[in-house]
Amino acid sequence: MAIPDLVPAPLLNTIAIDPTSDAIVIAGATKVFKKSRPLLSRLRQHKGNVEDERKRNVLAVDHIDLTVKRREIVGILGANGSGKSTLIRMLSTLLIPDEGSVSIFGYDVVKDEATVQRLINRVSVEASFFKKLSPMENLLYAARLYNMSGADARRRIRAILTRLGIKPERIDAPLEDMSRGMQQKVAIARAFLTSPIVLLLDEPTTGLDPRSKIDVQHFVNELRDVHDATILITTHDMDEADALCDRVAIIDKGRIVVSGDTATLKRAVADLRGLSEPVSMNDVFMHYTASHLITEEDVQRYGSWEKAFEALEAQREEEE
Ligand SMILES: Nc1ncnc2c1ncn2[C@@H]1O[C@H](COP(=O)(O)OP(=O)(O)OP(=O)(O)O)[C@@H](O)[C@H]1O
Repeated sequence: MAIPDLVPAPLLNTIAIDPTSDAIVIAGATKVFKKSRPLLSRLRQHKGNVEDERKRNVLAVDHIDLTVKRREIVGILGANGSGKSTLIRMLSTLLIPDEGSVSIFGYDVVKDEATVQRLINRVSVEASFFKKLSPMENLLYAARLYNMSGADARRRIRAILTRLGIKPERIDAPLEDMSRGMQQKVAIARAFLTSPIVLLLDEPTTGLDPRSKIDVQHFVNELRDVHDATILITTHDMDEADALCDRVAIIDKGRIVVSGDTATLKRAVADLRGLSEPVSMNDVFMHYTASHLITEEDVQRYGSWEKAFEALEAQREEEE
């Protein structure tokens, strides 16, 4: 079921958009964080130790270049801590790049921050709500912030929530009584309320059951097909990336290690391994994020390549 009456709010009317220009252009974007120091080491602070300072720097996003065309659905894939959320937060004006530039339909996220904020919306796993209020009340509150008229907003909110598989009786019940997955759907509905031309989805289906995942995936497809949205999505679910994305970029330690459409990547890794059938997206992911680090010895030691990969990931997390 399409949502014809959701064709957008007047928010965008005043912003000049060249429909032929690229939706997202990331050029050499870099973000460095400083690790906070444990209290004891702060007390023992000794001045001027450059090596210590260098070690405290985390290169979360390292000179990333990526262009997303209008109406594309692009997936950003990477292990925990690889820099996906940092990249999304730079796109959504929440973080300023230390180097390079990021623009949305030609508007720079730093210089044209307010315009970019009207063009995009972001959904993340830590969406905040008034938990005692219902999904309808939470979304009406958001609609008011966006200057939407009450009756119109009500109609649109009900249509979006229903489209995402939220039962009518749930729409007016307190949000705190809903599962985390359902709350995630409400967060997606809220992000679409402004009819953003670019939607940034940071792990939108993490923790959702398979049916809810499919609801969200169908909705994302519809946003592109019916509403011309451009979508950048991060996910740990390789099947989802395969099913949903026109193109993926795999990042490792803040750098894009490979990008392309999933069919080409699956074929390329199969060729590299001398296999006649394409491999899975999981294999592609593991190949580009860890294959160079896993030796024959590791495979022997852990019993399989996948187990060796899991051990490596655990070790990486511990080091962080
Ligand atoms: N505010 C911050 N201060 C210091 N370091 C940070 C901050 N935010 C992120 N980092 C570090 O930057 C790196 C990239 O983090 P980021 O959250 O972007 O990764 P991610 O790929 O989104 O991970 P996940 O899949 O776990 O969400 C990590 O090493 C993380 O610890």
